[in-house]
Amino acid sequence: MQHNAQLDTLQMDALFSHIDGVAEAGHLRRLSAAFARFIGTLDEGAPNASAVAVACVVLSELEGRGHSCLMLFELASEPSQLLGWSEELWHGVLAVSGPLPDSVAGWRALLAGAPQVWTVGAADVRQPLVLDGDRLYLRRYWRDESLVGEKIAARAQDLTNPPLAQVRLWLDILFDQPTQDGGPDWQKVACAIALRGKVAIITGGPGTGKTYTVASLLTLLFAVSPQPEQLRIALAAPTGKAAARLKQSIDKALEGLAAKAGDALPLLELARRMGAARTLHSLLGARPDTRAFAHHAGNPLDVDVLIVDEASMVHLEMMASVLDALPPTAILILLGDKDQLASVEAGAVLGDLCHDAQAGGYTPATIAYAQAASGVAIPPAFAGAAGALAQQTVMLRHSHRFSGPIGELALAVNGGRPDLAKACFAGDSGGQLAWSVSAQPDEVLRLALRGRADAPGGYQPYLALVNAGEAAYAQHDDWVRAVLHAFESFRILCAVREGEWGVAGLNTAIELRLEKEGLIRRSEWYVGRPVMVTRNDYGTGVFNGDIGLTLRDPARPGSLRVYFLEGENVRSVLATRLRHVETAFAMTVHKSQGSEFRHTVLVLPQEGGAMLARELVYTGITRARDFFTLVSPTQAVLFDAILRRTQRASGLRGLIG
Ligand SMILES: Nc1ncnc2c1ncn2[C@@H]1O[C@H](COP(=O)(O)OP(=O)(O)OP(=O)(O)O)[C@@H](O)[C@H]1O
Repeated sequence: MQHNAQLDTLQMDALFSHIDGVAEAGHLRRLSAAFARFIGTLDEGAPNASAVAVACVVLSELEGRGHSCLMLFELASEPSQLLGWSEELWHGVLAVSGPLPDSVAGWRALLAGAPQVWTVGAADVRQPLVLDGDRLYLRRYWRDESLVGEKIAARAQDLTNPPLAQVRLWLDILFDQPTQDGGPDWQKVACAIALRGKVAIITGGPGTGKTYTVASLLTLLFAVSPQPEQLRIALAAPTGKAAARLKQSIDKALEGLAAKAGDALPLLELARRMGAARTLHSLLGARPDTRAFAHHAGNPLDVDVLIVDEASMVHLEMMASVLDALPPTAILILLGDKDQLASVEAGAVLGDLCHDAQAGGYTPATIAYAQAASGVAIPPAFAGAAGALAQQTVMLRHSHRFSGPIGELALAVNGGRPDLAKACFAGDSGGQLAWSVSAQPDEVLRLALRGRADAPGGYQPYLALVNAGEAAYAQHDDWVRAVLHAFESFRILCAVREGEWGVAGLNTAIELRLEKEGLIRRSEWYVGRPVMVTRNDYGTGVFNGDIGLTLRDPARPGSLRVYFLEGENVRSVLATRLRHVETAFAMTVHKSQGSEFRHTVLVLPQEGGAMLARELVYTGITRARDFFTLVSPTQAVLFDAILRRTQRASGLRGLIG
């Protein structure tokens, strides 16, 4: 026994050193290697310790890439592709770990016997790993996923009986025009469906009217509520920028709807009580130095209706926190584009919740309710027997903003059709689309300066405004607003961070080119420097993803301030107080979510890799309002990306049925 234990210890030491080496070579996060070592220390010398260590490495690595769990079949079928590893690299680990189970049943039996693993249903002694069916989790993610699944499922089943005649009357007033595409008015259906439950999901591509629908829903809620002035409505989004956009679009839509509602409803007065849209962090009461929020099940939010926009960006942990803090009586409305990139952090919550949205799958009861409440006949093609949440989910299918070439390109990419995408570029004669197929990085620099001949853009226009100064403007803030708007009309988006085609390389190259043109004078902080905040900072009130511009401080000659636009309000912070920022001429597609630019340039890198997938290209394209330019070193990199889908492992679909 003694001898065996020593041998085991030697083998584990060799395995952990090998794993450290893999991490040092950049194939693994150091955190994953350290995590496996930590789990190993919890039960040194146990049989199968090396297999548990390998499972931990893979699990931690996948969670770092957005998966909420590890499917055992992936482990059984060699996860080198999933990890983006070569087979040699994986076999190198196997050579030190010794043989691993080659079946799901084998892995399940092995993990169920490991002291660090709690098998759901067995006695729980707070082990750090959880085995739920054929999925292995870190306990935190399992807890979050279970909470989201259970709470959403319970909400989806909690239906009420709204006053049908009144609802129908109001919906006919609010939606008094036939749909532009002649199809069913899904916006009207969405309002009716949302009114009957404690959760509703309204998904759809850009400009399909998600915000307009929710403004109509609010009007309907005020109209049918016995005490509309007492309704507590909260608007929220994952980022400050998305929150500001939500409030702006809702206010704009409500103005139009107020005319329709007429004197029967003091809509604008009621809507004024809603207050500003907030970030989810601020709504939940984030506090510095702790992950815990002020609001939770024990201290729930004081709301009757919570509207969350850009829900595709909400990660699992945040969704769990929102659901935990939301009283069961409140209505939750999630708005978002299910086809967009999921959050950087673990989970693809909206995508999981919306998995039936395209097909509909509406039961006879839902179809009958929609007909009675909204007068809309849901076509038989959308009938089915999907689960309770699908009955509370509506996909908007007609874009009010994107009917031209950009919309067609987005559809082609979303549909996984490289041939159609190519044809979109070739067929657009109006200059809305352009594709520099075999580009050199210099092409990006030309675009960064002045856009293209047939599409305005580039950073020259805003820098010209900066350099001309504020003399032509009545107020300093008017000038700042004009500069910020000019900057916000153009952006370069990258798929990757590193390398010549990535954010870091391009930001430096663009700065050098702008300096050569005499538009900026580089130093750490310089006039005209655009920055993106990379960490929430409660002290200065700036949040991860906020974008600002550096300008002279009118009150203190010689010092610089960074100006941020919040709706139409300008806010500024002394540049030297901002610690976590990076230059933002080029930014990642991930960070651009929730924003739109008149002209968007998407730069694809030489090497695609697993993360360069359809969702990323789709998200990049749909950030463009009027002009979209694609820059890629080869044609193949776009085609490969369109054909690759991001699949994130999770058990959420199983929980919501
Ligand atoms: N039923 C409608 N009647 C009139 N205008 C509409 C209707 N639906 C949408 N619109 C208009 O179409 C435009 C896009 O709508 P909206 O902003 O609500 O879309 P969205 O899906 O929220 O877009 P985003 O992807 O930017 O969040 C807006 O100008 C809105 O006023």
